[in-house]
Amino acid sequence: EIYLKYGATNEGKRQDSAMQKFRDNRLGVFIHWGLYAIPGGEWNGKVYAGAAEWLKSWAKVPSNEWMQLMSQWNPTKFDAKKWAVMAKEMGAKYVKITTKHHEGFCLWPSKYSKYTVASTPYKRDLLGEMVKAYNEEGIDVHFYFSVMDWSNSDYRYDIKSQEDSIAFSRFLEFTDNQLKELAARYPTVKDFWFDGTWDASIKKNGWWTAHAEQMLKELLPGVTINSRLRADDKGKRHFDSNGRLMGDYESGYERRLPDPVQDLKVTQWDWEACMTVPENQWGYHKDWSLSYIKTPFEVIDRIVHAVSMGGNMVVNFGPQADGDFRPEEKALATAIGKWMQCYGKAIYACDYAEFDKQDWGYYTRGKNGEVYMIVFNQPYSERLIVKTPKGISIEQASLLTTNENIVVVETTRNEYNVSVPQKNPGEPYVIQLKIRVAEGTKGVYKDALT
Ligand SMILES: COc1ccc([C@@H]2N[C@@H](C)[C@@H](O)[C@H]2O)cc1
Repeated sequence: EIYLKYGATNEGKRQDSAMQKFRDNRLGVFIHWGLYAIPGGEWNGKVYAGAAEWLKSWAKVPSNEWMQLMSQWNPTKFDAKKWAVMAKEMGAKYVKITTKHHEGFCLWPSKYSKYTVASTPYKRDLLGEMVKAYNEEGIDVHFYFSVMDWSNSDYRYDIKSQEDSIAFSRFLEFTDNQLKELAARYPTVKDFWFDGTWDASIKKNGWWTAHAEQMLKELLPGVTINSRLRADDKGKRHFDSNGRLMGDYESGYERRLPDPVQDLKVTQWDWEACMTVPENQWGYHKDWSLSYIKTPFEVIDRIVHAVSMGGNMVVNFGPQADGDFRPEEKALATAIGKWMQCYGKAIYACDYAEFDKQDWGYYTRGKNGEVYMIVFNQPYSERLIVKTPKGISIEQASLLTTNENIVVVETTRNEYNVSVPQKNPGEPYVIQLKIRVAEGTKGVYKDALT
């Protein structure tokens, strides 16, 4: 054990109602919206294939030139209610909104910066309208906040001099002011997802990351904070120098997922993954033909994969500069929503089932001990192999959507052949298992109803 002043503040998963809601939500929407949506990946006639929200960096645009985009910020098609209904129809239970991305442009009229919506032709408080509209649809709002701020001359990538140190403490005070302002203006916010925290300057100021977490938790009781904010006394990030998770959930799975066999360690803590629909575009990019665009089933596979390992998944959308969404994103939201309508019972408020992963798909476990098989790859054998943990047996199986009884044959101890449905559903489908727990069985099942 290393003594740490700025290490992890709690041991194990938070069990309060706010964290339980975070966990039960399972499916979120990421909204990446900022000045970068205006050029959409193109600068001075050149289209850059890299992430569109990083165009300022790829095209080496000086900050004062980049911020002139503010004079073109006029999302006349923006309609917060339409955005909220789209998320609702997709079956998303929460939304993570970029309050300020690396570029430094604020979607709220911050009084600590001149780079905000207030100084654009479209003066309205976009963040405020979004918070209200999403909350009215029963959708929780989370704030993405980039600590790294390319528009602020006090930002430092590293601290190499007294001057750096003085400038950076001014910058941290500016950041505290913006965070307090966000908490005061939008008190229904449920989470802060920090990004832009990988630089040496932050790692050398682990104290500040602990302070920011504590400050927000005092201002907004129950609020959740991601591990990516945090650096400990020694600059160690996400997990402190004693290997303990900092923040309330691990937030390292960005455009990647833990392996369902090798990485089962993640089931010991809360975690949230986030993903893009193209290979790597968070902000709006005008040319999606440059990238592979995931199909709805490929997105749903990732959502289910995350939940099957006790995590959340946030699917990213990059609204256009005019405030509308591209047709492909609208179609995707609709397709996901249609699937969630039928099968959401195996996703929302579900968790890791502790069954060994099989080739046909993923397991999740519901609050009443029921186990779901989410089948993505139906075998020609028409038998879905299920190996149950010690002390667990299968009593009955049925197709979730129709309650059609599914034949289960025990092939050896703790091993079964579960039949496929008589009529091929033609889409990823769910079989619900009723399991029996033998007396004295260890693990999560001891409290399961049989
Ligand atoms: C240095 O690599 C990256 C990659 C992505 C990011 C940002 N995190 C994602 C959630 C997006 O906001 C992306 O711009 C930052 C740095």
